[in-house]
Amino acid sequence: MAEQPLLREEADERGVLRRALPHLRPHRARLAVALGVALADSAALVAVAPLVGLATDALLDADRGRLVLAVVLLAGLAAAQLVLARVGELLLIRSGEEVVRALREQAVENLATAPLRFLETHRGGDLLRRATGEVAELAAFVRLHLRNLVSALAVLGFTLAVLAGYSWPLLLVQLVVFLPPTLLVTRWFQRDAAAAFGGKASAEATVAATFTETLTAREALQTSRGLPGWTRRFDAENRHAVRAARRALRVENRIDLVSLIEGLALVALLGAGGWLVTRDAVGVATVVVFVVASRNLFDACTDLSQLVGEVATARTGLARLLDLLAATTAAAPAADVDDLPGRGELRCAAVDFGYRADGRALHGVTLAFPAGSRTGVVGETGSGKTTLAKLLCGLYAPDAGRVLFAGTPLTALPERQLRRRIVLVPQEVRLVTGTVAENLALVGSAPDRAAVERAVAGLGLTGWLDALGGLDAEVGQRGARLSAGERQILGVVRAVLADPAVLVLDEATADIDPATAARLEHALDELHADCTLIVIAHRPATIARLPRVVRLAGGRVVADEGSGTGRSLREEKVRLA
Ligand SMILES: Nc1ncnc2c1ncn2[C@@H]1O[C@H](COP(=O)(O)OP(=O)(O)OP(=O)(O)O)[C@@H](O)[C@H]1O
Repeated sequence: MAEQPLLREEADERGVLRRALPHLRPHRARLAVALGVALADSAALVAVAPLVGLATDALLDADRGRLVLAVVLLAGLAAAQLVLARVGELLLIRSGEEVVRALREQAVENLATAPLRFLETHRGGDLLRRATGEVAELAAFVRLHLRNLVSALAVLGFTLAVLAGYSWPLLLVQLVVFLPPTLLVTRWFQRDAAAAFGGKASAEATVAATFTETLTAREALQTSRGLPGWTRRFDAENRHAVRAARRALRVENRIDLVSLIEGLALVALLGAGGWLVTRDAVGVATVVVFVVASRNLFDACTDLSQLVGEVATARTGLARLLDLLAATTAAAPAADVDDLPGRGELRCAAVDFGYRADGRALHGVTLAFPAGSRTGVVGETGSGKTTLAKLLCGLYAPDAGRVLFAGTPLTALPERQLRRRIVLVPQEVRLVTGTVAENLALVGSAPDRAAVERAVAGLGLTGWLDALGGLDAEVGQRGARLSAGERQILGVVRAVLADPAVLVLDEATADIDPATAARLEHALDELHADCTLIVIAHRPATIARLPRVVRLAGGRVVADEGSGTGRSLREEKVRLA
């Protein structure tokens, strides 16, 4: 059995940004502008402190000219920052959402074309969560937190650079007094935050659920005199909810300690600054710059500490999504598909295939289906007919041997080229929620209404479709309003609209009444004179109209009767399992 890469539950978070780079590349111009504006906004914010320092110096020197200049610059800075902040936020959100949208589209496209084996080896829920939940979380991060993250990092970096330029010793004092205790408090808060807030939410949800049940079970509680016991249960849950809320409040209060640390850092700054001023090591304006800039420093650190959890969640989501994209991105096909003919022979040569390592569903199957031939495939239940159909359509790759269309291995064909040439109609036709027309339009050629009507008429189904309610009839949720046979008819019409070189029908008319099925099969025969038809069926009448019949048993070809190229109905009665 061919190895199928399995997605790990724990995403590989190493180098996640590097792995995301190829997905950012197409948006680099927009991202660069957005980042540039965001950085300019942060620079404007940080520049306030040095300008206040300039004003302080001017005041101390009684220099009116410099004071006016500083004030004018400060006013200009405030106005510029107002605009930059708004524009920066908009640009960053817009370009971030562009990236997320592209990732979402790629995830959906990759999943739609992922090898069947990949889909079968993963739980649908996990794939769905990666393609929708993780993307939604990334989108929320971009909308709510990305701008704060960029701005906090930039303000922190710029402020440290500016303050280092003014006085190293003062900066050191500030960092030593502020950073270590702030980090400790933040960790203390984060250690218990998830449990405390999660516990509060779940206790409140329990109270709400019991309360709702009280209303619905009111009569039963009164008549069975169960109210006292029910009230005791409600009281207990209520007390638990109050305890959980108090715990959450206590944990929340921990973060307030950061304000105390900020105050202490400011006191230390003033003390050290005053001492340095008396020793003429720094000027008064430098201390003022530090006092003003410390606000930026504290805010940036607080923002970053609050964003740690969000960044971790977004990082994990991004890594899980990238894992999915990496596992489902097809390797570049080797074949030069430009000169691949529209019609051609489909051939499988010495094909082995197994679903599990310990058993084979197909053994050394060699068959050729010339262009325009008609072949029936029969065999007992479990003999490998559906498996062969899926291999002939390239849904599975053989473990050994090859399946070729016009001499090119299917594994070397790009997905689109393959689907344009070979189409499978399975017994269970999948429809999407919407109208008949919307379902029939789900083929590569995107046929217009007239083309759809022509195909329906060509198959002799106009009356049937009118009875169904016409092309605008709603099929219900995933086709639930239609019978299995009606869904099959739509599946066949859709396949005809795709106009493939090879049409594989796997029990595709089994649920249709015999008269309609016979009409449809006859019409299919007439419509697609140059289309290779491979029909898997148990119904004798379906097989009896085909000039060639291949029989499978235990995954091997045990009989191959007829040429497949004749146009007359098969006279001889086919022996069926
Ligand atoms: N997804 C799968 N995973 C594991 N084994 C499978 C899977 N699909 C089919 N098999 C096994 O492969 C063998 C061939 O199955 P296949 O569906 O090709 O038979 P079939 O001839 O089409 O049967 P039927 O006439 O009932 O449709 C069977 O033994 C079946 O149990």
